[in-house]
Amino acid sequence: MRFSIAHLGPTGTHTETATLAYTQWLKETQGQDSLLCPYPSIAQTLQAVAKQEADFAVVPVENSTEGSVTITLDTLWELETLQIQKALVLPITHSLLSRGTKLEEIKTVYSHPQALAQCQKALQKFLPQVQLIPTSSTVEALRDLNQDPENKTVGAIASSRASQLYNLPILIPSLNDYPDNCTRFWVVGLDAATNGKYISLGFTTPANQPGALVRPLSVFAQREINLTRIESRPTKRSLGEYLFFIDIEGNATQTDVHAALEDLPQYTEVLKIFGNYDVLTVD
Ligand SMILES: O=C(O)C(=O)Cc1ccccc1
Repeated sequence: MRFSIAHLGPTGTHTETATLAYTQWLKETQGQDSLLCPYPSIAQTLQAVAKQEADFAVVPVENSTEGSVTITLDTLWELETLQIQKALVLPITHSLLSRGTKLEEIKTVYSHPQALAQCQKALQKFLPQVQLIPTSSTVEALRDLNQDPENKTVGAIASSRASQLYNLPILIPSLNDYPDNCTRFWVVGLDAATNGKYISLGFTTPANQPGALVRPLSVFAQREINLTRIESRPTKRSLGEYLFFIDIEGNATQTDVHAALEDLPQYTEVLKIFGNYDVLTVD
């Protein structure tokens, strides 16, 4: 049976590129076939898994230039049942696509907010006067370019793969501010992943008082368990109240990691373990 895998669409997004890398890995390592299912938003791809419309979703989580994709963290926290199966790390190159041939002609540039943010210095340098318009994905940004082929004043930031798929010229091939720009994606499903080297979890603390955060963190520090990431998000209940997402290195079958996870609930209010998974790095 084929796996159905939800991702941010339409076809040609960076998330679809990550999904294709995952489906290739599934085919090579498990002989597993997959079907890609594009959705209009990141939240909807995650909801598709929660509603069992799709077996998995691939979602961007964090970028090396711009940081967290907050909608992914917030939706994962809200939907009770989702589990991380794997992380994928991909290099991301952004190009400026346009039918215009001169930078001076460009008046408007469309793209996903993550892409606009990852290119902000370059946009300031090469296109300081343009109007920047956020879209739901880098491929949605191509809509204007396609609707009016005569219009040479619009540009979009998207991948070189999107340029090929939609037959749109590249005006600037590598627009990202940092050459090593990369994004971490999560593959999310309903089964708990248990046999990887990383654990992601989220928690709220019982009270806003001195030591409220240090206590849950020291559960890991005392046992020399490495924390690879920490991120806070507002609980949305009241200003100044946060939830914390952390990633640690280890497997829950290791005695020290097991003991740390046993200790943790004493120092947290709500605790969610999102999975114990591996990372696939894609070139
Ligand atoms: O819009 C896309 O192509 C996406 O997949 C979202 C995104 C945007 C920029 C970097 C990584 C993912």
